[in-house]
Amino acid sequence: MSMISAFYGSKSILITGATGFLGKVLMEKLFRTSPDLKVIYILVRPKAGQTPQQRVLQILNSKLFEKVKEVCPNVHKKIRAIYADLDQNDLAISKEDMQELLSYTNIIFHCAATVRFDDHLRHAMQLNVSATQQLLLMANQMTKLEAFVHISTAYANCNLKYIDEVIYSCPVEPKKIMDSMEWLDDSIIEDITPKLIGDRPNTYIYTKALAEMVVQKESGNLNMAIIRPSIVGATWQEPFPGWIDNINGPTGLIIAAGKGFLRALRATPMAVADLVPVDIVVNLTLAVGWYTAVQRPKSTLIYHCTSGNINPCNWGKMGHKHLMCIVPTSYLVGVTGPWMTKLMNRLLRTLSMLEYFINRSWDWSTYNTEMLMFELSPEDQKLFNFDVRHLNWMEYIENYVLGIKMYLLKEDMAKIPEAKQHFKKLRNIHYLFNTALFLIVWRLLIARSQIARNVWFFIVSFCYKFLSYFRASSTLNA
Ligand SMILES: CCCCCCCCCCCCCCCCCCCC(=O)SCCNC(=O)CCNC(=O)[C@H](O)C(C)(C)COP(=O)(O)OP(=O)(O)OC[C@H]1O[C@@H](n2cnc3c(N)ncnc32)[C@H](O)[C@@H]1OP(=O)(O)O
Ligand SMILES: NC(=O)C1=CN([C@@H]2O[C@H](COP(=O)(O)OP(=O)(O)OC[C@H]3O[C@@H](n4cnc5c(N)ncnc54)[C@H](OP(=O)(O)O)[C@@H]3O)[C@@H](O)[C@H]2O)C=CC1
Repeated sequence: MSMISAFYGSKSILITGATGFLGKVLMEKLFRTSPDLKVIYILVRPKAGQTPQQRVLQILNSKLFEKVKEVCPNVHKKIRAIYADLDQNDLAISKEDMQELLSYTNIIFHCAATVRFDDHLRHAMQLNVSATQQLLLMANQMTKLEAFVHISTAYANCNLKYIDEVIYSCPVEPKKIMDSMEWLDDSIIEDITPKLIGDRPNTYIYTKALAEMVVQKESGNLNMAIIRPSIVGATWQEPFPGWIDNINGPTGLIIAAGKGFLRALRATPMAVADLVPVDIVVNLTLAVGWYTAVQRPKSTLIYHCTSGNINPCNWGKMGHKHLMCIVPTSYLVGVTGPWMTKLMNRLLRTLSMLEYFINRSWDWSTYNTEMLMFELSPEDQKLFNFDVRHLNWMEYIENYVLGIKMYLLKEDMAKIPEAKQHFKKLRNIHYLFNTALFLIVWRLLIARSQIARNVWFFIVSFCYKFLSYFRASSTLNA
């Protein structure tokens, strides 16, 4: 019997960010492995004209939850969508809902965040720092709380080369910055942002680092843990390989390259592509929740969820494999117009944000994560596997690309052979076009420049001499 499944089997669990990429996979795994759990409370805001309840229904009716419905047919009765907006100071939770949460919650998984790199500092502070503080305040009043797991990022301290499983301080206290956000106007905040974020690359990374400081300061007597995943990618194995539903991180670039918008990328091929499949992150998160509640470590433990130090893949390998198997169903080079310009500008903006991460490598220690692996029973090591040693990158990336086509772009997979043929045709046109272009440019150059004519004459006479020599020696041999 799995100890982790049994543990969650009797719990009331609160998840923030459950409508997001990581949150959905977390919820799926919880229901699939502990179908008897009491309830999962999720904090949801209305979005795109949908109420929180409608959003939950949409998630439950998605492909991701197909397996859950088999093992937990009454899953819809076990999710309680609580109206909340983390942009509001009090999270906008009603009194009644708050009372229920304070009375019954056993475990908290805090995944919600703004992951936009260039978010305005005011918004990133509110969502990533103040909302975390607010949630900690709530947690401190929860009578049955056993563990609080906060999801951070491995890049929170990417201003360092070697990163340990400890909390590093930022020069200015989070409280001071939160207070200043109350009275500074937007333009002044924009002016001081570069100074505040210092050698961190963007407001997202900076506010995630501040959130960790808040966790350290305000966790009181809570059993607290922090998980720091690196770049979270499509599922490796569960519930099926290659599942992905958003365009963050490498996904958007993979699509852009596959569709022919992105022909080259300024990356350091040998730099480590520190990807972790989302199911690995979820398994570690659930194992950490269990361990934190049961073992109650004396201090907040930080767990790095990374792959580079254990089973490294690099951007060169990823790009190579990617280009071999993603096949464009449309090829838009040469198409112009405002729509194309907008798209290209957006792509260039995205690239400029991501380049920081694809030209550097980091070294994350993983002592706590490895320690936890040994604390798991053999059954849990399998059911909640977070060991990336056996991950075959080439196979993973191929499934990732196919998953993008299938689950995100919802393309017809039966058309892959046809698309491959199309890709070959386009590649030949590309070579032909380049050759023709080269010949035209060369012809123009010869007509206008003496140096080009001399080079041309040299090449032609060299070829002529080489051919004459070759012909003469073959006549002699005969
Ligand atoms: C040629 C060889 C190719 C080989 C391929 C190899 C690929 C290598 C890629 C390497 C990538 C490396 C990535 C490293 C990242 C490390 C980061 C650390 C990890 C983390 O901790 S956090 C998670 C990462 N966060 C992100 O990825 C967010 C990044 N995005 C942004 O910050 C902004 O979106 C961006 C890029 C600044 C663009 O902003 P903007 O121009 O304002 O555009 P919008 O945001 O408005 O969005 C445009 C359009 O897209 C839709 N969109 C946006 N986000 C999503 C989403 N997550 N899911 C679905 N759709 C999304 C948005 O709705 C807009 O659509 P419209 O229809 O409304 O126009
Ligand atoms: N993806 C990655 O590569 C990595 C992610 N992480 C961390 O993992 C966590 C989850 O990230 P991921 O799932 O990728 O992010 P997503 O953007 O997919 O999900 C973010 C979640 O936060 C919720 N949220 C945002 N704003 C609000 C708000 N005002 N009120 C209520 N909820 C809100 C979103 O809800 P809604 O659906 O309403 O927008 C969504 O559920 C984050 O903490 C992130 O920092 C760490 C490392 C890498």
